[in-house]
Amino acid sequence: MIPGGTSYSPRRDAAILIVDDAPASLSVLRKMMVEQGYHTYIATSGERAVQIAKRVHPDLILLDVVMPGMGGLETCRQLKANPLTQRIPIIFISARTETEDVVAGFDTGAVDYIGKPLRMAEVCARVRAQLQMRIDTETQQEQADRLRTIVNSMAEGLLVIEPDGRVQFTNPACDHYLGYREGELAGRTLFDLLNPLVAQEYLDYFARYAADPETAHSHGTREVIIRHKLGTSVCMDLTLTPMYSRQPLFIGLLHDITHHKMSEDALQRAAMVDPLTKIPNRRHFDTFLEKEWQRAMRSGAPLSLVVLDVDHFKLYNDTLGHAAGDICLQQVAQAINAHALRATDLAARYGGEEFVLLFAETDADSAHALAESIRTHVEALQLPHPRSITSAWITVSVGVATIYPHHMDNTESLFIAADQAMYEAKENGRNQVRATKTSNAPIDALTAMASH
Ligand SMILES: Nc1nc2c(ncn2[C@@H]2O[C@H](COP(=O)(O)OP(=O)(O)OP(=O)(O)O)[C@@H](O)[C@H]2O)c(=O)[nH]1
Repeated sequence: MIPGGTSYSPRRDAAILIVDDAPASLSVLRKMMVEQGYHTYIATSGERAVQIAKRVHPDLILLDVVMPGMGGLETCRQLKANPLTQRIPIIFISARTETEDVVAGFDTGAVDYIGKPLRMAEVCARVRAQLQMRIDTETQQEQADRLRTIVNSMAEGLLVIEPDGRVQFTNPACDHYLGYREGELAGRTLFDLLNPLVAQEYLDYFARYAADPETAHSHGTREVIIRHKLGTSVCMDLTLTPMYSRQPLFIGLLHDITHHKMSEDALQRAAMVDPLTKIPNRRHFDTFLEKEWQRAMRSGAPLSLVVLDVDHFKLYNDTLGHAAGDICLQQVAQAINAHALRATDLAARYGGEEFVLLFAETDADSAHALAESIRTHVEALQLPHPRSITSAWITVSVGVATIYPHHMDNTESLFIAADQAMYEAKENGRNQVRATKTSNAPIDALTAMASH
């Protein structure tokens, strides 16, 4: 939009307002303009000229300087003072051609000054030149307006950054994303917005670009954490493109990916949870075990693994149906999960009707006690198992292994030991806890324990 709210578009049949109190010169000028294909309006006084100009917005005004009443200079002043008419180019036409007359004409805002007697070809050429200039200016203005509208209404945040990392311009979306008022970010540096290491990386890139624009090209898109004005962090994609005008500048486009990030996190969390029982899955457990194993190797603390398998679960499914089996697994899972109380404990569904628990910094005795507690908890749920030969209720067989992690060993050996103990529990009548010793355990921690 042009200031004043009026927008123009280039016109072939330009409209020209001719202002002259002398009917003879008025009619000569008019005839000439009409012959050139222009549309004409005429006014015989300054006052009338102002009225017509406000109403019809001509593309050009040919204005006589000496008129009774309001003269040409005053008419020009009034037209330039009014936002509706101030952009209309005015050419003075006058027999007064002293230097001070011409200077006064230009000083009031005229674009040209033609002396009488008129040389018609010259008048036409000057009119044509002014109309062409007006069209060029309007085209540039329209392009600038269009660009401004795009920049102001785009959803992406836009920053123009100077080679020293200073922000030169931001659009409303950028201000909004980062919590700033209009213009408030201008003058701040990348160090106000980004982690210092990341900001420095950008500055290094700017320097590389300044040294050799050919090889630096585009910096591409990267995920950045930007400091919101309130101190919180906003996760965004920042696409940086160099632009060379009078000096190198960098255009940053910010795309908000907070929501995308949140769903990515949710997906990541979902990938770690067993969908049926809502407790951690095998993948989560394996990662956790690996981490705790490394930690225990450094600290020298014992690591205990408990493996649980629901007894006669095939029979349970066959008797009560798969759906009942699912509900049963959910209840058993909750009972087991209730025993993973510390940050270094983790219960998981390892597959089918098999569950595992890791107790870090837990020796064999404590692990055994915990396993026994879980076994009684499951039995106490009193989930009827009508055809079980072990118990009237759902029960679990539990194997426990404790190890002092060592770089010669791996998590596999811990699993083998716990599984072996669990199979012993099955073979010995189910619904019981068995523990097995691992080869590298210190003597005082050897835990060949059988219970129940
Ligand atoms: N309802 C249900 N059943 C499952 C699920 N995953 C595995 N199972 C069943 O669990 C049963 C496991 O049976 P088996 O491995 O033969 O062992 P079991 O019947 O529990 O007998 P023991 O382990 O010897 O006491 C199979 O029938 C599987 O179909 C599940 O997500 N839902």
